[in-house]
Amino acid sequence: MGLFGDVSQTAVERALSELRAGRPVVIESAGRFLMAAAAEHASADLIAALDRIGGGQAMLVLTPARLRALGHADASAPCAIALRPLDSDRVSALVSRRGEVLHEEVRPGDVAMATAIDLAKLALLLPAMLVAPLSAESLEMIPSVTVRAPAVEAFAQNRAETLTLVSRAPVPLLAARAAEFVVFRGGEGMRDQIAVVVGNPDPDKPVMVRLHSACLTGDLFGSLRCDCGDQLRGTVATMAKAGGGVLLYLDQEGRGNGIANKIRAYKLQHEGLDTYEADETLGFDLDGRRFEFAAEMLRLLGFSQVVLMTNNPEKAETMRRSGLTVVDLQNVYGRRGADNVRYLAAKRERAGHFIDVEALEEHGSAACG
Ligand SMILES: Nc1nc2c(ncn2[C@@H]2O[C@H](COP(=O)(O)OP(=O)(O)OP(=O)(O)O)[C@@H](O)[C@H]2O)c(=O)[nH]1
Ligand SMILES: [Zn+2]
Repeated sequence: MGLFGDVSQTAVERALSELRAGRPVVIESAGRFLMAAAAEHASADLIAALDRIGGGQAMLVLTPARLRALGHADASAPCAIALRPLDSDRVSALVSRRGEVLHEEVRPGDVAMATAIDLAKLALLLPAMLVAPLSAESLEMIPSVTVRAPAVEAFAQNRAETLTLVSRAPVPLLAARAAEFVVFRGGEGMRDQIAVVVGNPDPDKPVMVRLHSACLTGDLFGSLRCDCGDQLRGTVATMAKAGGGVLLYLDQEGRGNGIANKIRAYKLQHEGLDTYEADETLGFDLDGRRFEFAAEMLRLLGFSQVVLMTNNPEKAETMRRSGLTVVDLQNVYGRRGADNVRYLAAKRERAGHFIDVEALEEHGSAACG
């Protein structure tokens, strides 16, 4: 450990920045090496270079969800697609275009390929990777970061355990004059996660809690595609009226897929898909978010009994699994309108959220509670 921390974990952090910058990294699994680059950066030059280094064996790794979208229904783990001829337009079509059909050869993926997909997701890129096998001799000539497959798994698991409280200060809000922002840092990506403590909640009693995944479009700009902005302001106001509560503002934009992928998904929704179909077309699972670190934030703040303000059963389940007592659940509704009614219906039908779409108010005043 020492000054430079756990080097295998540091390598994962470096690999994520390399991939975001469009550069390849090397993945080691059981003594074998795989060179991997984000498919969304696949230029003709990058593909040709990978193929050359990999002795003519460049492949595209896709997730089961993306393979299904391409008409290949039976994969349960990431698979490799042989890239012959090497064609960057074909790669971008295979990675994210709608209505595309796969006619290339599909081979089962291995651990290193699954790790490549995990890295793409952690880097908030499209979950599709260009890969090529690398011999130990060529490895020495390549100046790229090498990560070990188990280190990537450990990196993703670490998220709840490494949180530290870094700063806190009162910030009066329009809906709650007595509010304090508490910033935690750590976990996956060492991101900053925010707890807004409203009023003076008593740690010995159940406290109202909202776990809110960041939504730039809805929270800040009042996008009509979702109900996030209403839920955010509505829950803070409800907590202020009730004398106290805690809102966790989680850095999980786009259900954890990142803003770029959310806007890609919005383009597909503009073309007629629902919110989950759009994510799946891009190769994501229904919802990849984890909430364990949110439970840890509550524990660090001294709370153990919660009244959870959510329609999402997974949030309640994770709080319980993490050792908190969920005393009660309160539904959180925003406004219903022509632009978000399909979003709300999809959440209810596909993800089992408790939403009574008919009971929601039409555009106008926001309902909450
Ligand atoms: N990937 C993706 N994310 C979306 C899409 N539409 C909305 N989101 C994100 O979905 C998340 C909404 O999360 P939350 O506000 O925590 O709500 P929830 O999990 O639906 O559950 P509630 O607690 O009932 O509100 C935010 O991160 C949004 O940015 C979409 O089409 N694709
Ligand atoms: Zn939203």
